[in-house]
Amino acid sequence: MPVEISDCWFSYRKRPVLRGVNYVLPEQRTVLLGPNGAGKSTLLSLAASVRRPQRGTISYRGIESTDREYRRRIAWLPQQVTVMPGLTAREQVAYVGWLKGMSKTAAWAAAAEALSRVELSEKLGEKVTRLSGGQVRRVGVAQALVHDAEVLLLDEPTAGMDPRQRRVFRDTLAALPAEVSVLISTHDVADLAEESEHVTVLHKGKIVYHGDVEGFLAHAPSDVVPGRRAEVAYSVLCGDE
Ligand SMILES: Nc1ncnc2c1ncn2[C@@H]1O[C@H](COP(=O)(O)OP(=O)(O)OP(=O)(O)O)[C@@H](O)[C@H]1O
Repeated sequence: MPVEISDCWFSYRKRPVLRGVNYVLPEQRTVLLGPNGAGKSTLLSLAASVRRPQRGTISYRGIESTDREYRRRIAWLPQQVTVMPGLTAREQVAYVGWLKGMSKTAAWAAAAEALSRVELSEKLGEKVTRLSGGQVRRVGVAQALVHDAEVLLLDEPTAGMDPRQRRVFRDTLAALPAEVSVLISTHDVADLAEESEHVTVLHKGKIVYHGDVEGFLAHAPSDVVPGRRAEVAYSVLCGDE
């Protein structure tokens, strides 16, 4: 059983954001859709064990999210990647690998490899504070790849990336071992919904759809042209937000 979220509630200053979410993240790729403020980043941060639910439980293959081992199996790309002043791209990625339990030597080698997968080999020795927004995003993706996690939780991974880098990112995902589960939060409804196996839609703190891509697209009326089905299906599920 992959990541399992059971009856999770989360509020910021008593304002509920997640309201009794029950969710089992399937294997392969899933896109997480939802309007601004739906609670996607909050849900990902809970699944990454960065935040704790006020009620409910989260586990991965029977390992509770409060367990250190849980964090080693899961990788998270936050919506905002923190740049660590003074560190080079390779040092920052290696540091994350080390935090996830790799030896210093293994993390150092894996950091170079992860940065080459996001086409940043020529920036290994560059200070992260000198990188562009899109390059920092790619450093974040490298951080998520560095320790060969079994589950990748990616919060708007392609935001700020140019079209070529979006393609590289998709190729990188496609090349992951089949047993790795990936959950990708995105607003690119038309793009990713048709390139993943599963779709989850979160609206006002509740999951309003979870299933395969065909089932998601079936929410659009049958006379909608194929190129617009994803967009229309999304509007049907979330209103015009
Ligand atoms: N640190 C915080 N303190 C208080 N409220 C917060 C905090 N983070 C998020 N919120 C609120 O919680 C709600 C859900 O936010 P969240 O970032 O999880 O949504 P989202 O679906 O990821 O949105 P977006 O698509 O805009 O990134 C929003 O109303 C937001 O204002």
